[in-house]
Amino acid sequence: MMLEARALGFAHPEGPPLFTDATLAIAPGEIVGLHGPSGIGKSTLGRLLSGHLAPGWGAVLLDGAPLRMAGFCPVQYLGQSPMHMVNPRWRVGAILSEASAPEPKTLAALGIAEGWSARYPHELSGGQLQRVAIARALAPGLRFLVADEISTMLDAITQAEIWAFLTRLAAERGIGILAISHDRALLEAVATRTLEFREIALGP
Ligand SMILES: Nc1ncnc2c1ncn2[C@@H]1O[C@H](COP(=O)(O)OP(=O)(O)OP(=O)(O)O)[C@@H](O)[C@H]1O
Repeated sequence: MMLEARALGFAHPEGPPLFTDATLAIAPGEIVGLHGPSGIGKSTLGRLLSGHLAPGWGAVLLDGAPLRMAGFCPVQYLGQSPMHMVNPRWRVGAILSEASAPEPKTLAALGIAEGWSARYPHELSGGQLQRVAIARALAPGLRFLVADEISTMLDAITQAEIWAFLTRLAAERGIGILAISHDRALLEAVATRTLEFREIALGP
């Protein structure tokens, strides 16, 4: 029962391969850190693992089978800017219910207030909207989360609250998490093990 990248490679159209042979496996309940310099391909790998991009080479396997491309993806991607991940014309209530109605205890744990439902995304702070994006990803079919620099833009208290929530989610629901960050201290604090991008993939 794993999320696996098997010899994954990716190139932009007509460009050279950004990386090849990326290999990693994440077990349920594990928080795996992924560290590496800017521009090396960490976000691209995260998007491949969550089905946002199609592999150029190799495969993404969930429990040994290719990722399902229709319906709610069991691997959800969270990025640095939640504004880019939501429809700016939808109210927060509709965004939260996109995949399924959120559980009241999830909303409470993330500090999401009822009054936010009638607002538009730009009427929340970055940290508030990031918590909405996390709640939306927590639909019943969720198995793995790719958390790509999700707390980089946030103040230290919000960052700590979000990671406390995700750590509990991993432990209690067995959700596996790939935590992508250039911040070694953060990864040391939250991850069960940390991988260097250069050690799991071949560069150009
Ligand atoms: N359409 C494109 N054509 C060519 N190159 C691109 C395109 N889009 C992105 N890139 C390049 O792909 C590389 C990998 O980007 P990616 O976002 O995966 O890196 P990253 O390791 O996540 O970086 P950061 O830590 O800065 O977010 C970058 O060098 C970027 O400039």
